[in-house]
Amino acid sequence: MAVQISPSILAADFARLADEAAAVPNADWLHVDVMDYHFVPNLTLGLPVVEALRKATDKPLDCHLMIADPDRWAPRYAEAGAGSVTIHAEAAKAPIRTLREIRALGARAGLALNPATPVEPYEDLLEEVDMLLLMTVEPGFGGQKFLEMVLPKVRRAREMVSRHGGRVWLQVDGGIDEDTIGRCAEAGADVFVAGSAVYGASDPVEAIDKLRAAADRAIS
Ligand SMILES: O=C(CO)[C@H](O)[C@H](O)COP(=O)(O)O
Ligand SMILES: [Co+2]
Repeated sequence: MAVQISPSILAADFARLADEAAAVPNADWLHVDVMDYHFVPNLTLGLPVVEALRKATDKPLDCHLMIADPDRWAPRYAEAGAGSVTIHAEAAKAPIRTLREIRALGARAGLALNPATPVEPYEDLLEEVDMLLLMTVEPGFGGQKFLEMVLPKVRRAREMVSRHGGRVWLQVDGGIDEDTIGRCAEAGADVFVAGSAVYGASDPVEAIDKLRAAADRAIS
């Protein structure tokens, strides 16, 4: 599958979200980090902001829910118009039901794993998901250093996904820049979240082009 770039608005100016969404016309998605002070020690934004963003941009929203009760809230993000809703395996108590509800509401269903969570126990869930998100930092904050230790897991996840027909997208999130993106692409990731590397750059459009080119180079 072609490389996809999903800039994280966590690194954008929250007072100018509509402008910040418009600043990345060459992005495939807009990554929206929802944090609730419980699953992670940080608070960002929730449903009202996603609803407002939905009206402010045509870019599909890739909602990453770092919240304690995704079973309750994930379907609401799909109803709010998110194109993709990702729940954390560590937080979901009924992941199969929740993933099915997300899909039934017309969104892509994602399952996220923290860096220390092994991927193998989730092989049986692959039928229920459209995207696996492997965190390459501990969730909660932007601007952290990429965790190299996750790369072997990305490789194992790619093998797992391939065994199941290769339909499931493999996303990495955290510390993705022009250097780390190539290693992740080579290991098998195909959807790349980048916050600081895009919104911290003086030219976000150029930053996305460079990230995409670096990923393409790694797999060509
Ligand atoms: O989910 C996240 C943090 O929990 C963010 O999406 C991620 O950290 C992106 O920011 P950066 O590219 O600056 O690391
Ligand atoms: Co994220």
